[in-house]
Amino acid sequence: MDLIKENWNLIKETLRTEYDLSDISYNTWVKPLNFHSEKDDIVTIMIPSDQAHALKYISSKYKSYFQVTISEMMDHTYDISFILEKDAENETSSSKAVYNINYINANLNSKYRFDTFVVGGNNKFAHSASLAVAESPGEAYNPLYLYGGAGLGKTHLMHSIGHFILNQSPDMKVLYVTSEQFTNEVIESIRSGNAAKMNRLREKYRTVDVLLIDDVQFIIGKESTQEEFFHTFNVLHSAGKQIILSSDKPPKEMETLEERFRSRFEWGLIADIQPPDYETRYAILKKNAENYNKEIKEDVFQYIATNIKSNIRELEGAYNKVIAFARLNKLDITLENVQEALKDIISSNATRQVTPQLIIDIVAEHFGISPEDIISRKRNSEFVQPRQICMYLCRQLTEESLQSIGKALGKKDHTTVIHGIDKITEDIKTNAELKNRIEIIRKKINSD
Ligand SMILES: Nc1ncnc2c1ncn2[C@@H]1O[C@H](COP(=O)(O)OP(=O)(O)OP(=O)(O)O)[C@@H](O)[C@H]1O
Repeated sequence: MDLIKENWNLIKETLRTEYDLSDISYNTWVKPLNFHSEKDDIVTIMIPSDQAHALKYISSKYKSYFQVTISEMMDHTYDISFILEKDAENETSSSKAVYNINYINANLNSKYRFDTFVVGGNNKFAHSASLAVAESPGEAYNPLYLYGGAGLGKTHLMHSIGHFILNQSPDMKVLYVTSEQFTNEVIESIRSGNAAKMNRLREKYRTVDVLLIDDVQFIIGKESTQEEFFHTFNVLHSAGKQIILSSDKPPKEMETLEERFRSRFEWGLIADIQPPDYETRYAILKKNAENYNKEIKEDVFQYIATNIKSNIRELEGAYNKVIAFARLNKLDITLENVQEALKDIISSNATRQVTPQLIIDIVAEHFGISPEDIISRKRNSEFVQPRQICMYLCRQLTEESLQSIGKALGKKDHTTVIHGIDKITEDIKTNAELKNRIEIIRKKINSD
């Protein structure tokens, strides 16, 4: 431990060189981080309290960089966790600190909790099964397999389970991953040919108390990834650890699913989520509007709930569009204005065309950024690639001209669009992770 502490600045400098960080990234994110402690091969790094807002970003972006750099420099495998300076100072209340570390490592979205989930006829069973699992992990149903169409609340329920468990038992190790993350980590470990890296990956997944894997259908059929998943599943299940999976279909309808997976998925409980009925759609809109400080008339809720039927993501998208439209044009939210604001969405909803807007929304959600960031002029790397992926997918999945793709992406010139498309076309030839990511986004776009 002393060695890590003594060499802390050197570790950060080495990381900077190894990962070729720009001055701005290094000075903003990495330089202010301090060593906190090392225990049981977990190195805890302190994030200054004034960067609390960036805690999630730092821990997701830099965790693996620190893990690799420290492990290589110290010739020993370490895991990494982050803690806010102010929590570290209060460490006498150490359960809070443990909670913090476990909470950060769990990879949960704080918006998705049971108390923000509207229960209706379409999701009642899945909701109560999720709550039962959250109350008694490893005991009630194992695995819990949630399935349903796109944007119906599977991810929301999975995160809710994770929050609930951590609130009840702060020392539990919970881990939520998308199958994309899981696949990319496996690809990366195999590609590196580094046995220590593969061991770290196994340790990461096989030592948790609760593993949540979202959209498991994207793992099935990918040979090495599904093999790794199979063994992870077996190790966890036989140790009585809770596994929660989500998918777009029940196991029996997944054509390429091998019998060994099918039987395992059916060991526990399978719960479906159906498209929301009118009352649920209406209740979700009402819940969204709780934080809005102006009056929204009943006929507006009724109009949106009547016309956007299949998918809650789209329902929320429509609501957000209405709010943005009203703010931008300084208008009241009247039925007439809402009809104007939603005219593209509602007329295309009937035929469910793939539009640039749909692509932008799904890519934005996938990267955890806003559609506004995608169409903005910001050149930060976390926006540039998603923007180029949108250009690439618009070209592939729609009939739009380069000009109109540029227009949908915030009035970009057609040469910028060509550059974006070429960049992605070239990069996927050599970057297996990017290829996998685009394949998953493409399936999400076409999933209804
Ligand atoms: N019952 C609900 N109450 C409140 N919000 C909901 C509900 N169901 C879904 N949502 C919201 O709808 C959006 C889409 O839900 P979510 O991401 O969980 O869908 P999903 O089924 O995981 O979709 P996908 O398979 O495409 O990933 C989220 O913002 C979520 O909070």
